[in-house]
Order: sequence, then C-alpha cells, then structure tokens
Amino acid sequence: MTISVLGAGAFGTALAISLAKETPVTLWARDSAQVADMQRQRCNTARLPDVPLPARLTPTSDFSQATEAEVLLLAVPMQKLRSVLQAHRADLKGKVLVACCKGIELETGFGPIVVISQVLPAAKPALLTGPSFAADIARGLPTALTLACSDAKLGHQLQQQLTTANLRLYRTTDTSGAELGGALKNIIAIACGAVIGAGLGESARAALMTRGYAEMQRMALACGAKPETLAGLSGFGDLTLTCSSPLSRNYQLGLSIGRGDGFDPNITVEGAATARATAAKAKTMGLDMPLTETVVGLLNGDLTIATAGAQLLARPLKEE
Ligand SMILES: NC(=O)C1=CN([C@@H]2O[C@H](COP(=O)(O)OP(=O)(O)OC[C@H]3O[C@@H](n4cnc5c(N)ncnc54)[C@H](OP(=O)(O)O)[C@@H]3O)[C@@H](O)[C@H]2O)C=CC1
Ligand SMILES: O=C(CO)COP(=O)(O)O
Repeated sequence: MTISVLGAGAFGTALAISLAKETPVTLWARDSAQVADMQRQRCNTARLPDVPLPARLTPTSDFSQATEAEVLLLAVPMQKLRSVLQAHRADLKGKVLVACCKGIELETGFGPIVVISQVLPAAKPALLTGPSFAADIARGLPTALTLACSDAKLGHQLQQQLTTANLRLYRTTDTSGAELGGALKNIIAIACGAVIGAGLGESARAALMTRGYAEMQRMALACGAKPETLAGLSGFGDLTLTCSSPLSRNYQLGLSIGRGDGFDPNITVEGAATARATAAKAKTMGLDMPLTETVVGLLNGDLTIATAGAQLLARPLKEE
C-alpha cells in the first residue's frame, strides 16, 4: 500500500514522519518554496524544526504525483477542507481519503466525512482522530488514535496499514461520534484555557471538562453517535489532553482570552469556527449547550470572563 499526506503543516508532517519510518510516504504542500526547503534541509523548518525527515519521505508540490498513492491523508484545517477537495476533484475521485482534521464546517455544520462525501461522492472517506500532539508523533513517542470508517472492511485495512510501532490505532464504524468528539473537545479546551488564564483555578477547570463532556455527549447522541465512541480516544481521550496541556493551540487561545492578551490569528485554532458552527447547530436542534454559547460570547467579545462565569453559576440547579 502506498500513502500520501496532503498538507505539510505540523500534523501532516508528523504523520508522514511516523509512517515513513516503515513505508514510503509522499508529503504534499502547496508552497513549492516550502517543498524545496524540505528537500534541501530534510526538515520542515517552519512547522517541526527539530525533527529530521526520514529517507523514505518524499516532499512534493506536484499534486498529481501525491495522488498516485492508494491512501491519501488529508491534513489541512477543517475550514479549508472543502476548497482543497474542490480544487483537486479530478485527482481525488474514487480515492480512499482519510481526514485528519478536527472540526465542523462553519457554513454548513457538517464534519469532514460529510464534506468529503458531498464533494466527492465516489471517494471512500475515513477519519483519523484522537489525542496526539504533532510534536509527540514526530518524535516517535507512544500515541493511540481512533480510525473511523463506516465501511468496516476498509476500516480494518486502514487500521492495519496506518498503525506503526509507536502509533496504535483503534477502529470504529461510528464516524459521527469520532468526528464530533474531536471537534467539540476543542471548544471546551478554549473554555478551560480561559478559566486557567483568568486564575479561576483547577477545580473550575475540572467542572468545565466534566460539564463540557456532558455537552459533547448531548450533541453527539442527538446526531446518532454511540456513547462508547465519546468515551473513547476521539472524545474523552482528546478532551483530557487538549484541556490540560499548554501545548494545545485551542487551550492557548483560551489562556490569552483569560489573561486579556492578544493572539496570533494565523495560528490554526479549530475550536473557534467550530464553536460558532456548533452553537448555530444546537439552536436549530433545540439543544442546550451553555458552555459552547459562552465560548462564542467570549470569542465575539460579547462576554467578559467575569460575566461568563457569573452567568454559568447562576443557571437553574438541576440533576447531574
Ligand atoms: N498540530 C497537532 O498537534 C494536531 C493537529 N490536528 C488537526 O490537523 C489539522 C491540521 O492542523 P495542523 O497541521 O496542526 O495545522 P497547521 O497550521 O500546522 O498546518 C495547516 C496546513 O494546511 C495547509 N493549508 C491550509 N489551507 C490550505 C489550502 N487551501 N490548500 C492547501 N493547503 C492548505 C497549510 O499550508 P500553508 O502552510 O501553505 O498555509 C499547512 O500546511 C487540524 O484540523 C488540527 O485540528 C490533529 C491532531 C494533532
Ligand atoms: O488535537 C490536538 C491534540 O489531540 C491538537 O490540539 P490543538 O489543535 O489545540 O493544538
């Protein structure tokens, strides 16, 4: 089996490095200058400066060359996924496409699997998600992820093909649960960062993580997901990592909100658009998602941390 990774950001490069230790991998980037630099330096200096590219990793800016592979990993941000698929529709037709992004499309409220199916009805979509920082995967540290594919046979094959010595994949056919877990945890990570940034304490963070998990379940189960998927790596696992580590960019955005600092808008923070998409979706579905609404209020500047905290604490008392 041959593999290409489309998108040479932090995560795409990390996955390519991990896989290329065991099999040839092509890594596509749209920027030919970046590709030339990777070929020359044998390193992605912009995104993973300290990790060398293995000999079996071939960087390219030639999309057709990359799509000669049998399995294509899509490692671009969620809000860019549709345009990338549309731009390369002919080359991607009928391919096995493994989305590696976490989020919900702002304009439609759909996750990556539906977006792939809409743009490329003949493609075979899957999702790779779960708790993992690019830097950890690139350094070969032990990591466990979820491979979700509604086609059980293909999911089984992908699980075998994409597992490496240090990257252990579990599989599920519940694509909806896997993509919602990975998308919604980023919203709660922003909230947790804000609480810590504002000095409100670890106890408040634990409360947010727990009530955030309840909120994630509320949305996911209403969309037909299985509770055990939410309890797995793609949901609870990634929630734990992202809400507790300063390496997370979603958590970092929250920290800056809590501290009242600025934040570089060029950094990929999936939770911001996903919070807005989820709040809109929850409204149409009649779901109560107070933490998501609060994060949207903070992002839009409609709420201060003090008002947000006071509003959440003043909500009607209820059963757990
Ligand atoms: N970083 C991590 O630790 C993890 C990330 N993820 C997920 O992976 C996804 C990607 O994140 P990450 O790699 O960190 O993000 P980065 O910001 O590091 O990289 C994004 C990549 O997408 C490319 N890109 C953006 N827009 C386009 C476009 N229109 N056409 C082609 N390429 C495009 C960028 O290219 P260019 O540089 O030219 O702009 C860049 O290579 C996200 O959904 C994230 O949640 C999942 C797990 C871990
Ligand atoms: O998804 C991630 C960890 O699993 C990466 O988190 P950030 O996108 O917040 O950096």
